[in-house]
Amino acid sequence: MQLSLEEVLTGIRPVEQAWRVKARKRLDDLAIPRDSLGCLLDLAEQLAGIKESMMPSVAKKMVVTMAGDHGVVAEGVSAFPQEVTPQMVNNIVAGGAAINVLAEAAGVGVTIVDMGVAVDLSSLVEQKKILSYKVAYGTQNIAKGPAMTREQAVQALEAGIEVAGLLMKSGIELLGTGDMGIGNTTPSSAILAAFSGRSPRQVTGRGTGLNDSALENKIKVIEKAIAINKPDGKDALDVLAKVGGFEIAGIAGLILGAAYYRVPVVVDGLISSAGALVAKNLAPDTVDYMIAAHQSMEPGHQYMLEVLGLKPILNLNLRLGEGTGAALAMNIVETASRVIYKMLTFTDAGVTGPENTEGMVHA
Ligand SMILES: Cc1cc2ncn([C@H]3O[C@H](COP(=O)(O)O)[C@@H](O)[C@H]3O)c2cc1C
Ligand SMILES: O=C(O)c1cccnc1
Repeated sequence: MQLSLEEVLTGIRPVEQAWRVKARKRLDDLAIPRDSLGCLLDLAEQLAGIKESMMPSVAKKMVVTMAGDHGVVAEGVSAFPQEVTPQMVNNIVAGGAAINVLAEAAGVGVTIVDMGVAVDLSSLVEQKKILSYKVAYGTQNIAKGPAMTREQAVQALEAGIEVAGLLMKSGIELLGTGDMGIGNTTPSSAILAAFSGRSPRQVTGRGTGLNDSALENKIKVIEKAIAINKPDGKDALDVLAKVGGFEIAGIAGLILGAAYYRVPVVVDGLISSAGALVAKNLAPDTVDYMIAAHQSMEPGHQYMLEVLGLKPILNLNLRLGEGTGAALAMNIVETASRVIYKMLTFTDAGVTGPENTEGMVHA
């Protein structure tokens, strides 16, 4: 039975502070100088809080790569043509894309979802190579009007929620987000501009590698999209429907589902973080369940992480998407879970505790 968006939004709870405190107490007792495992300890505390367990296993890991097309590519906002979206879906199905290679090395599965690719992918669905929640054959051109209807936005969010539910029921303990959709850095920057009030110029980057004049055009297109559609930054569904994308909505839904089912979710780069912004604006407590994989090279991404209040795990000059950053960061997240349930405390290990630390202020 499919959950409605409303049910999920009312069902999302913040992570219990009491569990965080309990976890931190154990982490502070580990046989290491206080805080010397840095951010791994913060991650371990977050995982224990989310799972309400001192043994928060995240060994079963899955990146979900959501695919969709964008009417706005007609405005020349990408360095690549729209046909690359289905070509790359096929490449991921064949195992030859960056996400396949990075995920395999990290012991992470890859699930591909057609949220709105502009061509028929039913043969891949029949072969069970991808899931399909296709809302339409690409969004409308946001430089001319809304990307989708409000109903389509809800449909795409509920699809993402359903994917999270399916994976949770199949035993997945850690979710990662990913995207494939030529032109999708444009709606991602537009979403950030709509929520943050920052100008399109501040939050727009070169995506797949635009030159200076094409970047200038992309900024103008986003300015036009905002001026024509007037997305209301206080109404997340309005922003998503007017300047969003189907795969971005799917990612937002996946994050809502992760929070609802209490599964931690590793958020990839610019496009995934646009989905995360939508999720946060629909249900602020979702941020408790998010882990930022990395700092993307796209200039808007740092503002997104600021708005989300998240600190990226990695900074590897990535600007690809697909879920590549999420796959890379998942090993570190899994390592953090092992720190809390496998390491011994001073007492358990028979190691003498600290001296000369009284009054020391820990981070
Ligand atoms: C071959 C290829 C593989 C990709 N894998 C991810 N992206 C990334 O680039 C696209 C967004 O950039 P823009 O907005 O400039 O089009 C998305 O498909 C994103 O997933 C790719 C792009 C290309 C060309
Ligand atoms: O940060 C990302 O996810 C990104 C940046 C550029 C192009 N595609 C994806």
